[in-house]
Amino acid sequence: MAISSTQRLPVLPLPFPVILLPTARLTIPISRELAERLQAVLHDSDSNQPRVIATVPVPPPPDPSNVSSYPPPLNGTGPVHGTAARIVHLVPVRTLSASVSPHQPYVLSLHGLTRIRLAQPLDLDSQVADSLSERTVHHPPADQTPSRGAVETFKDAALRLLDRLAKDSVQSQRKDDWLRVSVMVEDVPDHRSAWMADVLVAAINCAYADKLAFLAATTVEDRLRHATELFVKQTSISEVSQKIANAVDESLSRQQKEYFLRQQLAAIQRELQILHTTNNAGPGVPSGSPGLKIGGPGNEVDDDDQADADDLTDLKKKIEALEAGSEERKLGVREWKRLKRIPQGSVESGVIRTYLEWLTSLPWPSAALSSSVNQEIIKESGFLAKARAQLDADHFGLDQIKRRLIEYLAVLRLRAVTEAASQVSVPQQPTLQLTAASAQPADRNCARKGVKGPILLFVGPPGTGKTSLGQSIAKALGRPFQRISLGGVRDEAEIRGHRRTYVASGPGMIVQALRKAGRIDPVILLQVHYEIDKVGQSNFHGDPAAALLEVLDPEQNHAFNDHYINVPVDLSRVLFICTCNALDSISAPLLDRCEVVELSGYTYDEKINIARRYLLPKQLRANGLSESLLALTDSALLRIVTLYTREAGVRGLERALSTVARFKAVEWVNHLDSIAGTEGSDTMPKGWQSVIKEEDIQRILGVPRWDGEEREREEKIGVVYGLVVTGMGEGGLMPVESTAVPGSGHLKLTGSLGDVIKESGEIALSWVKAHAFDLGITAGKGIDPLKVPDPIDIHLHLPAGAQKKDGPSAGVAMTCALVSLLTGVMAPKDMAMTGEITLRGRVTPVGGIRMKVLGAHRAKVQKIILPWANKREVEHEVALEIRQQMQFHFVQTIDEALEAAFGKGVLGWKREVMVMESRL
Ligand SMILES: Nc1ncnc2c1ncn2[C@@H]1O[C@H](COP(=O)(O)OP(=O)(O)OP(=O)(O)O)[C@@H](O)[C@H]1O
Repeated sequence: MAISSTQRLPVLPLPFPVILLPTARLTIPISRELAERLQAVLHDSDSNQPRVIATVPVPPPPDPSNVSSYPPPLNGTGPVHGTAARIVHLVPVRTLSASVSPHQPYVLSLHGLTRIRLAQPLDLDSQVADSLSERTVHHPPADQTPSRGAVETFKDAALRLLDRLAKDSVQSQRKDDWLRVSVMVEDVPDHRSAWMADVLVAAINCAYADKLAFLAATTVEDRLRHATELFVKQTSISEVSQKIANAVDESLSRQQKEYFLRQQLAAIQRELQILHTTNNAGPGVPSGSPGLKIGGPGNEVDDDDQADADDLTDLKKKIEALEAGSEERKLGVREWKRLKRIPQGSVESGVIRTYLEWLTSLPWPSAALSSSVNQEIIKESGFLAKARAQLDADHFGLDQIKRRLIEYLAVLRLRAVTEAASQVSVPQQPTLQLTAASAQPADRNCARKGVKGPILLFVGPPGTGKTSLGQSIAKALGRPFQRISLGGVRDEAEIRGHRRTYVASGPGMIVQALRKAGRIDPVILLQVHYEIDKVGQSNFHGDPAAALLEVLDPEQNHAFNDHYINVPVDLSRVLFICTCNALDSISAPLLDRCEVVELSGYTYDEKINIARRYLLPKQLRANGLSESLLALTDSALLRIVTLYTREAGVRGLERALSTVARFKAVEWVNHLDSIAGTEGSDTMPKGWQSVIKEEDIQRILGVPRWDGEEREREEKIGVVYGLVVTGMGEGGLMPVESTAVPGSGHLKLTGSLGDVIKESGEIALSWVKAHAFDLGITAGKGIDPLKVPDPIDIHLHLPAGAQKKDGPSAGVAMTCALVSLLTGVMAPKDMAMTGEITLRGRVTPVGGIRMKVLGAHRAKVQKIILPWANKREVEHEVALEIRQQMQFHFVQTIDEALEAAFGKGVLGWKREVMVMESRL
């Protein structure tokens, strides 16, 4: 049977929504008045006993619009259920903060003990007055053990709720707390389960009304049932809200997410932009006003900004000006968009801008090109005559070459005319009607077809006018002229450009030249120097020679691929002219694509003419003199040409003339100063020597460089002079020296000789050995002149030892040197020779005859021995005046060469042998 007890306790009404459940703790702020009454209560009570009061929650008056929000007080008048509570603290609030009300300066802390029931319902109207008035309260009977079923149902509901709460907890500490409580619930004995229900209900968040109803449940069964209902309800609320959260999450569709992300991205970009413009603009410029010009003209920071903005606008315009639908435009637009996305001032932005500047400043083919100026010039009726006049105006002599160039230009003109005709006829063919969209590429192809032609290759020694001929052609065609020197090019990228991934990348030489020219059809002169082909073969940086081939090949160059530009560049309209000093510097595939035009060098006469008509006037202009102030006699010019310069071209001559002009300029200035103020100083002053004579030259140019070279040439046993063409394409003399040393019949060859020239030496020696008796070297047939009478070695040397030499043309000279050595007969020092020999004693033709003859002439050689087969070349290519000044011996056999070299009958020839041989 339940035990109930009655007691008188001070009753503290708790205003809505405060409620204190048994086992729970409550801390609330209270008024000073209430605090004082509580202190009075505490004062009255037995100090050994904890002071207990009754707390009664007072629900708000029911809302007429929501009648179900709170259950009405059980007895229909006022609240009767409450909790007996121990006063834990009653303290004044010491620190005043915003959360502390001045009307409630005390804090009361209570610990809920047991349920109570008021004997009389609390009168709600007089509750303030009744505060802490003592009333009779009933304690419900002590806890009994509830039924097993009720306990299990309670535990199930409690565990489910705790599990849910643990799952929903974000903080791991809280999660752990809930799990620990679960363990306690599992372990709690049945008779303590009602107490556990109090603990749990006090701990969870649930509605005020539910807590009130739970407080009113006095029996244990009732409490468990109420708690179970409450837990189930809370669990389902939690589950439902979780489900809703998930559902909301899912319902945030991909587009919405994308939308949000885009919004965020845009916001980030805006922020970055503002940040950047703030940084760039400096403190004086409001952020968010990029490029806005404020302040006067002295505001350099803004000027820069403005210039930058203008540059960008220019760039954009240039991109827009690129032909619609073209590759270059597509790439330009793509890069422009990238540029806009990247923050300005970044490295990447600079790289893209540089690229776009290159891309837009290159000349690209357009449909309008077919009517461009050059096409018109070449189609004009007097074009060839004008071109000829241009070539004549710029160059002296070179008749054959000019004729060849005129032929070349005539072919170009014919092609241009034919091309124009075929283009006109295109629209008349119904099958070729094109839409506007596809017209562009077709036009480009069409324009490309007509301009293919052979590539001119000017070969000749330095200073012979190769470059200036190219310039004249460009002038005649009315096209810009560009020169590219390929000397020292080791890397393909120099021709083809570096990829943009490479630091400090840029386009190659060809694209650079095209940009400088500003048109797609310039004349480009490629100077292929001697070194290039030696190193131009494949190396680890790619093959420059292969890139060059692609540039020059008409089949490929309409879509030349520059690694930097990365859009096919049309080079098919470019007129390429190559120049080199010697043909052996050109690789075979390149040579195959070229049409060779040889410039071999000038005679003294030609040089004097060039000097008088072209070089001197040029130097006078360059040095601020006039013709009336400086003139050179023919003999003075000849002296310069012969003693101060010894070259195939005229570059050294031009330099010498420039020295003369400068010398005279100084004299002229001094002269003017000396007669300053005297009459006639503005016209030709008295006493001025304008003409430079032969004897003045040494005073101006110093000691002649080449004077005495002839005197140094020796007439010596075992020495003859051969003719060579140097790597620079110049002809000249080369001594072939031989000497006999004690030895065992060997031949020693020195002077950086190649295999072919070494073989020539061996052939020469074999021939001499074989004919030693006939030549009177040995006393009988079959005797080795290197063993009898004394064993000797022969040393053959070709100075200068550091220069590489090769080729078969020294055969005749080597034979003559050996014959001279072994017979003791000397060859005259004003004689030079060239020619390849065979073992049977034939003399076969060699190359570079004109250059060799001119070189010999410059070296003041009087007699020259040449292969018979080269006779026609000499007659056609060597100027008559030179031929008249020299004595030519054209030989078919070595015998004839020896006779020409040493004189008829000088050697001990056996006539019969010669007759026999000539029959061979
Ligand atoms: N026949 C000529 N008439 C007038 N001037 C000439 C003639 N030949 C050469 N020149 C002048 O000689 C100078 C050098 O000529 P250019 O530069 O064309 O030589 P190059 O053959 O190209 O030499 P390199 O092989 O070294 O490049 C130029 O001033 C050129 O005008």
